[in-house]
Amino acid sequence: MKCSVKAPAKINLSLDVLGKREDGYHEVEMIMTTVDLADRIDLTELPHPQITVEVSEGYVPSDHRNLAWQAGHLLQTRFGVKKGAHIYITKRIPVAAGLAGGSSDAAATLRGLNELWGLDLSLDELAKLGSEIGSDVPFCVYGGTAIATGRGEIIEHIDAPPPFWVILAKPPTGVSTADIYRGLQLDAVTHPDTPKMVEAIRAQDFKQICSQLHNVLESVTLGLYPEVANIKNQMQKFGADGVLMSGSGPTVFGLIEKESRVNQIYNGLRGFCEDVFAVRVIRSANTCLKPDKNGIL
Ligand SMILES: C[C@@](CO)(OP(=O)(O)O)[C@H](O)COP(=O)(O)OP(=O)(O)OC[C@H]1O[C@@H](n2ccc(N)nc2=O)[C@H](O)[C@@H]1O
Ligand SMILES: Nc1ncnc2c1ncn2[C@@H]1O[C@H](COP(=O)(O)OP(=O)(O)O)[C@@H](O)[C@H]1O
Repeated sequence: MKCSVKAPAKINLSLDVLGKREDGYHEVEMIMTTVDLADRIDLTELPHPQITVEVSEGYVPSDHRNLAWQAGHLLQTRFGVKKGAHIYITKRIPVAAGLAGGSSDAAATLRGLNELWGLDLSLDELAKLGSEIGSDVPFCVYGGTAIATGRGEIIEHIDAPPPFWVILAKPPTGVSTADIYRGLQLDAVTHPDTPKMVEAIRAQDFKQICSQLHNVLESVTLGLYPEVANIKNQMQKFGADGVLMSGSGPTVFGLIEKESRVNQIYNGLRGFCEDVFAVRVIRSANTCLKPDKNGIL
């Protein structure tokens, strides 16, 4: 049996850090939404209890460090699954970019293996398991748009924002999420107005969404990597309606209402940045796709 699953990237429309927790993590309040830049996960059932991983990009680990491997191993051990799986990951989401590529691969693997191994777990159960792998995995299990609190694992679904274009631009810099959280000076932070952003999304008010974009981790990353500030400036200069860094960075996203402006901004950024994508917001996580009798998805 085979199954293929899409693993979409996320952006943080708003990211607040409320305090430091005793477990070393930070208490957050984030508004997250999925965009249609996705990795593809191809799962093949194996008759013996082994998890193997292959990745299209050689620099991503294909052993126990891969979050998709961890997802498979977690399901296997927790539910005594006697079968195994080969996980092939076609990477399209830039790595260590603030777009939750690894977390989404883990979430898609949980959804796909749940179906392939006939475990019949609910999305809520998968999200709970996912929180053992990483803070962003529960959100990625559901997809859509949500407020994430706790260390990111408590998910409250909200309306999708109105349709708009999102341009993602990532400089050739890998960022360590732990380093960025560590560099945050909580007493010097200006907090976003999260209820205002939620209200703007509910009212489908694009202008208000753009004016409420705020990420408290941005100043830490911008201080360490001036190239991120440079991309922000360029994105603004080329005419994006709203601009913000996603997660711990270094990817910067621009929100654009008018389709006619997308090409111009995309081409302008491509002039000095290799990783640029023009995408749209998507409304929910993809479920497992089954091949037809000819093996075609
Ligand atoms: C910043 C965010 C925003 O969505 O995304 P990315 O930039 O990674 O995409 C997330 O909070 C990242 O979530 P995730 O990447 O799953 O983090 P984890 O693997 O759980 O943790 C990595 C490290 O980040 C720090 N960490 C993470 C989450 C949190 N609420 N507080 C923290 O202090 C901890 O030092 C932890 O060891
Ligand atoms: N399936 C995976 N895809 C990408 N990176 C992975 C994966 N599994 C583990 N990793 C590791 O996780 C780290 C963070 O990657 P990623 O999830 O892309 O970043 P971010 O959390 O910033 O969105 C990378 O350094 C990478 O080595």
